[in-house]
Amino acid sequence: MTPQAIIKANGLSKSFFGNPVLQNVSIALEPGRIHALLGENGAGKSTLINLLSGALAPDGGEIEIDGRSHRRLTPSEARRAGIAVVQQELSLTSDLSIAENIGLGAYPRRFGLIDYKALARKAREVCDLVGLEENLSTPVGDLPLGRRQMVEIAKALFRKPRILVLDEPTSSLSAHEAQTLTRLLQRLRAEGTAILYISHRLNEVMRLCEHVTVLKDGKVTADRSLQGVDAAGLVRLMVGRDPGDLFPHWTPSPERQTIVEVTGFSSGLLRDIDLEIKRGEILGLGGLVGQGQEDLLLGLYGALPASARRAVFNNVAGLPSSVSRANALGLAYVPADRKREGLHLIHSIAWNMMLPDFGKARGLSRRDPAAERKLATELADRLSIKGDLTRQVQALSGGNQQKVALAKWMPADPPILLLNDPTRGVDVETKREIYVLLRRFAAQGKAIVLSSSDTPELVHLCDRVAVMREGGIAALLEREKISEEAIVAAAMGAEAAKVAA
Ligand SMILES: Nc1ncnc2c1ncn2[C@@H]1O[C@H](COP(=O)(O)OP(=O)(O)OP(=O)(O)O)[C@@H](O)[C@H]1O
Repeated sequence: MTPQAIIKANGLSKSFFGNPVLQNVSIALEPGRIHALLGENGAGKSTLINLLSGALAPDGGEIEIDGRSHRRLTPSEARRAGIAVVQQELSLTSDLSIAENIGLGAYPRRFGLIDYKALARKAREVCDLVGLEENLSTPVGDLPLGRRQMVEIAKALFRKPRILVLDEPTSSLSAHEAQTLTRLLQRLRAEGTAILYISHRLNEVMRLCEHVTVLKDGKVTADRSLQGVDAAGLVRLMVGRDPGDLFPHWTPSPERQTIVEVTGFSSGLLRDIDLEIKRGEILGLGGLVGQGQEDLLLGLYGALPASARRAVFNNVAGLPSSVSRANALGLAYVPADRKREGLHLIHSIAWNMMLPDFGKARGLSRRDPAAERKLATELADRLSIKGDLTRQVQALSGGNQQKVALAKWMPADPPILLLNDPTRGVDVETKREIYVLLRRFAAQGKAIVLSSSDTPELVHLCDRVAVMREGGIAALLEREKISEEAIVAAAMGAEAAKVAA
């Protein structure tokens, strides 16, 4: 055993329905070290942390904590040992308040009753650490995804963990929130916490982590210090070959006719904005999380009440009054929160992929199962979704679920794609494939609106970027003006934006 390790997994294995997902996996976490766990979608990362947190029992191997060996950990043993996990898919209860969620399972008590005063005080402490300024009695269901993610992190910190496991913690955070998290993790490291960090954002891993374990198809293919390894080296460790450029070469699309135009558009947080979306462009939406990006997408999609002084969609005047009307006008929407909105988890991968097609006029009775199977197989190939397409979507890894949410719109071939963080949780190789697809769509004359929490994605992929702030467009950056600095500056304030522009 590594002398300093707090926790060590030894030769863990796990199968689902006879399919080996982890084979002979070992990993050792040391205090005061940020340890990256990398691997492509479906490599087994979440399964491994489910074994470490006691959520799943291994089929073989053992877990050693402070030198004591366990065949399996129960969740309460894991908690007592000081393990806290920030899950990729949030585990919060929508109807409970921020404070209640943070304390859930560990409420401070007085005379046997929950001590709400102590709960509020302690919850405030951890919320301050993660920069959550919201009223602690706000129901978590009312918060946007990024803020819910911060509540999830605060919940883990509430337990004062010795071992903190974070499964893609920044995937729904804005650049600013991600910076807050970076500072927090550096502080926890200095205080001696052992941190296991899963991310598909390799720049982040390079910046934060000192050690890496790489999983490929459920086996450890590298376990080493990150000293002297660059981002390309990391990709090589993950995929076993030299990486190409992550972003496709940008060339302007020839077609630039306006396909959507709204004037005085208001919806949700949005107040009176003017926007034009052109065929052949990828229009990025950036800014801090929750500044109206999602409301803009949902308002355009007819999923949120909206008004406008003037609106034209695909040569038709007026706003789409419903989602089905928006679909008929050629709009498609890929949501960020795939579990709640994008997918039917208990249905098969193939069924989900065909879903937008079912609604078409030809009707259910005229479905052609053989043609659907063929199409689903083609889509799965294009997005590297491996394995049996009759499996339920809920059995897929998070990143693969995201790919299904994107793939399902491809057969419908809509001219206007509204994408809400489409590469969240997607591995680097698939990101590359999605970027190529999106640029290809633009070259074919489609209009794409891409809201993204991944600033490099906005910089390298978009023709224009609208930076949102407080329900308005703080800056509309043309291609030559798009940079990380300009986006962050516009997100933070108008004066700063002027300087950057
Ligand atoms: N409950 C389950 N039932 C069946 N198969 C499962 C289950 N949970 C996970 N799997 C399978 O195990 C494999 C590993 O999944 P896991 O979620 O651990 O991957 P991951 O490395 O975390 O991927 P991602 O980067 O996409 O989150 C996948 O093929 C997945 O389909």
